[in-house]
Amino acid sequence: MAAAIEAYLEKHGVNEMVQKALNAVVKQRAANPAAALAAEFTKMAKAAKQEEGASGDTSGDTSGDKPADKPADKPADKPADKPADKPADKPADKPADKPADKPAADAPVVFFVLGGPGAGKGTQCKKIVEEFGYSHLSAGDLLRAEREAGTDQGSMIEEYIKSGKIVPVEVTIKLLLSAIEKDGGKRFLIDGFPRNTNNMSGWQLTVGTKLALAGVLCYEVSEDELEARLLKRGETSGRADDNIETIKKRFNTFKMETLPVVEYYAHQGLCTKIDGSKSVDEVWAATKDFIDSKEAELKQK
Ligand SMILES: Nc1ncnc2c1ncn2[C@@H]1O[C@H](COP(=O)(O)OP(=O)(O)OP(=O)(O)O)[C@@H](O)[C@H]1O
Ligand SMILES: O=c1ccn([C@@H]2O[C@H](COP(=O)(O)O)[C@@H](O)[C@H]2O)c(=O)[nH]1
Repeated sequence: MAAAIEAYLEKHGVNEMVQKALNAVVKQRAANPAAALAAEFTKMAKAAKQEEGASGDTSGDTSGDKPADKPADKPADKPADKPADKPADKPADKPADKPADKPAADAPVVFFVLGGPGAGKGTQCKKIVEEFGYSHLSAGDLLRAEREAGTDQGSMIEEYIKSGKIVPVEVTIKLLLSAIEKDGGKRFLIDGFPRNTNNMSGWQLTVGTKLALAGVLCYEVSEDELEARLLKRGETSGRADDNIETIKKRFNTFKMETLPVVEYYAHQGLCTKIDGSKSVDEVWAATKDFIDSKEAELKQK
């Protein structure tokens, strides 16, 4: 099935694939958008397989030297989604110079860390940093720091954060890339990004193969538990979004925009889902296993 999805991506590009699936899910008014999206991806992969059989096209064959997670080459000609009513959420900056097929062996390695608001991403990243010495970049922290600059961009970021919406991708990517460059490390945890398909395509266009995506961690926790954690955190965090009104909006954004990204990576075989509702230590045991196995894989390359 992965080969069929890759064949589909090869022909249509990631934006079109995700957008088509999202449109179908919205039309269905699905009660469980993530499950409906997964079903759509499966349907598309089957159709691609049939198409491939009919045309004798072998582009879906992953046995060659192309990586299974190779993102679409086709640039996103329009943003896949438009979460904000305000500034245009267009892909960031300039595309990477003519992308190579895959990252160089010594390219810095990136892990995306996803999960609902309050799922424990920051808590677990801190532990990975302590144990493995990775560099941790929280997209939310970078945006909050930028907001403090007191510029026009700062007030725009504040509005997005307060309303639980996703800041235009070019802003976030610029902050992430400048932090990566400044850090100069070889292993990065990118916490809370990509949050929607537009973030994904913006990253793809900008980063290309300069960095190697080694995996995606996703912490799964029920909304009731998340809400309790965030309200508790809100007693001391001083965060503008740890209040019940914004929390509900953040949940909605997560379900409608971020879960499709998680499902996309899951279909690419890149995403490891971890039960984040257990104790911090239990979640850490699963997280550590994940990083240990990725490190073993990376050593063999
Ligand atoms: N496994 C856990 N069990 C109980 N509480 C937890 C667990 N992991 C984290 N917490 C607590 O839940 C709150 C949210 O955790 P954390 O800040 O790590 O989440 P996050 O996913 O980074 O959140 P956000 O996306 O909002 O930045 C914190 O107060 C943290 O101490
Ligand atoms: O890639 C990103 C990351 C974050 N945001 C905005 O920031 C808040 C808080 O993010 P946390 O990860 O919970 O710290 C989030 O609700 C978004 O408004 C973003 O736009 N893009």
